[in-house]
Amino acid sequence: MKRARIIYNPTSGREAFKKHLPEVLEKLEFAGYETSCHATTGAGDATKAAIEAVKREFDVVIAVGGDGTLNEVVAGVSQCEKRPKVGLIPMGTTNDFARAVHIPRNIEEALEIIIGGQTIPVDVGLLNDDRYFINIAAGGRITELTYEVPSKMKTLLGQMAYYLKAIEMIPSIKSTHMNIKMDGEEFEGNAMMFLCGLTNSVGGFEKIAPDASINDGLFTVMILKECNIADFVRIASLTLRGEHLSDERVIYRKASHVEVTSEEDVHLNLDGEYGGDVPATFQNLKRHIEVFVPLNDISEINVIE
Ligand SMILES: Nc1ncnc2c1ncn2[C@@H]1O[C@H](COP(=O)(O)OP(=O)(O)OP(=O)(O)O)[C@@H](O)[C@H]1O
Repeated sequence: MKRARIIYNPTSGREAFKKHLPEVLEKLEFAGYETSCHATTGAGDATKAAIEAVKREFDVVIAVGGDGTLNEVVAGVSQCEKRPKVGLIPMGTTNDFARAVHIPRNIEEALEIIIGGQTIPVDVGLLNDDRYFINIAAGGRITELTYEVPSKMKTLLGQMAYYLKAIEMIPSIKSTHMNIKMDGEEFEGNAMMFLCGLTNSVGGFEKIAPDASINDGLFTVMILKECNIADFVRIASLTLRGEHLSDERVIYRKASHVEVTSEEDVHLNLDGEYGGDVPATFQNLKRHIEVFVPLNDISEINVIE
């Protein structure tokens, strides 16, 4: 019998998952899984629960929550040698990874994908040899906004909370001098931000890295060079339509190994949460974990077969 461990954040998605839990367990059991579940208690708990699930030899670990919960589950699984398959029931605010692989924000439909059994190998990012990410690592003042938005605001306003925070932050945004090595290439200069992405969806902007593949072993690296606030806002609005890449202030590359240094303070955003400071080395762990994805949509997800 296959064994599935559900790791869920009881606070995400306005606590909606709890009332669906009995039905989810019943469906998994009907599909031939022996089940058990763990409600997370706070930051880092989902990672510990995932490591424990690996030790207890679960075949499948199901993350229920937002990108933060998925990040923690992926971090737990990724550091183990024998890695269970990862399922996702998105309950967060932006759900970037779910958007990228077309997992719907509907508990029943997301569960059907796991029961359907189709998985693909997916790249995982490794920061400084000890922290993992599945969507994005980024730095520069504006990228701090995702973890500066209070949870209560997120619950109340959803994604609008991020937009309001961005508007509040815009006048204080400034560039930072950075050195960024991307495989053989180097950028040295003032930048508003950089991002090192694994998927095409960042903060709900689904066209930020239009040709990102989730399993080609490469990051999409985007650097926004120094610019004034008017240009910053203009380029941000181009990003919504995926028209930012031809702007002369945008550098866009693919690389498997990225190193960032700066003499100034640069805080890192790792899948939406604070992830430490620069200096940073990012390594792409090609096809490191197996993730359940929708059978019908596989041709539309940007994957290398
Ligand atoms: N029981 C809990 N109470 C409070 N916080 C928790 C609890 N369990 C986990 N957390 C923390 O909440 C963080 C964010 O949760 P999660 O990603 O599930 O939702 P979200 O922030 O609404 O979604 P998104 O990341 O998509 O915006 C997690 O990284 C984790 O540190």
